[in-house]
Amino acid sequence: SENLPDKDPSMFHKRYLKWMKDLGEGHFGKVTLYLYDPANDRTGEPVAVKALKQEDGNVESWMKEIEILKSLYHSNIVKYKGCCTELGGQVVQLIMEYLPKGSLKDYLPKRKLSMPQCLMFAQQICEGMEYLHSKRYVHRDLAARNVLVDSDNLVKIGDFGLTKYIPEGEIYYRVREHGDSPVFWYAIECLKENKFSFSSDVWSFGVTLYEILTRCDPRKNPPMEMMEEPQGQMTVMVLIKLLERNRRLPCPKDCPPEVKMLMEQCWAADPRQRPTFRSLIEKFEGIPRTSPH
Ligand SMILES: COc1ccc(-c2cccc3nc(Nc4ccc(N5CCN(C)CC5)cc4)nn23)cc1
Repeated sequence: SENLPDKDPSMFHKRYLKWMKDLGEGHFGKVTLYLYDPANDRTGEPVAVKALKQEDGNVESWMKEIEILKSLYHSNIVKYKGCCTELGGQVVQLIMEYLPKGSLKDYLPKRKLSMPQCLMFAQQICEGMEYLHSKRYVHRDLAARNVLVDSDNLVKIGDFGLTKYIPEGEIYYRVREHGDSPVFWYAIECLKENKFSFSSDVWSFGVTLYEILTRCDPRKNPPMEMMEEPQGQMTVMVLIKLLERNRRLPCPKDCPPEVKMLMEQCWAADPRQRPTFRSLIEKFEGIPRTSPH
């Protein structure tokens, strides 16, 4: 019958995965490029494989991450392809489509995109995030490093390592500790009270939009720009004080006024004042030439 285990396209056998190169370290996970080559003649397909990093990693949240990606179907979200079990089903690896152009951090500095192209990418990130929020998931780690480039006209959100479900009727997801957190992408209420919400994702989108507009220039990256003295030691407390004094990332010079306004609304101190991804999509649609034909 067609449903024999090895006819299940979402079952990948470890023995046919040929290591190619490391792609990056996400949260509690490492992503690697493999060639899945069952015919053993190098005619196989490249796949991105995410594995739990530490042996003592939290297996329960790892299985949850796999379930979340498996349930998402959207053109601006990286495709789940399947799983690969190891050690008799103990360790599970997540198999995804491979996007050869890497993340925005790899792509933007090389490709000097026009403003309309940058805004088209920003709008696509909003489309993916609106879909994620419609399923009541909060991403909690939206940043240029986690947005992958499929082509000059398509980007996809590529890592869901910190994504959490917000139950109906609740607004926040509270974390116990920060761990190695991307504090410069965190909304002020996340830094002060560990409160994550759909609105805190919108703040992180604002920082991601800033990264797009600066073409991920390492000299202008958020940590550098938020420092007062470049060599200064930025602590979470110093960052909170700066944000409370309404210090924000500087808007790049070639940024259209309506984009500057939209970005600053994402960084409103009061989460309720921030736009939703639905309203951000409408704002981008209203800007002439955001989707070059
Ligand atoms: C946070 O780290 C990652 C790394 C990879 C992924 C991921 C998930 C699902 C699919 C997928 N496709 C690619 N492609 C890719 C291609 C090239 C690179 N390089 C990174 C290092 N550069 C020096 C060269 C390009 C990285 C990722 N990465 N990727 C997600 C998060």
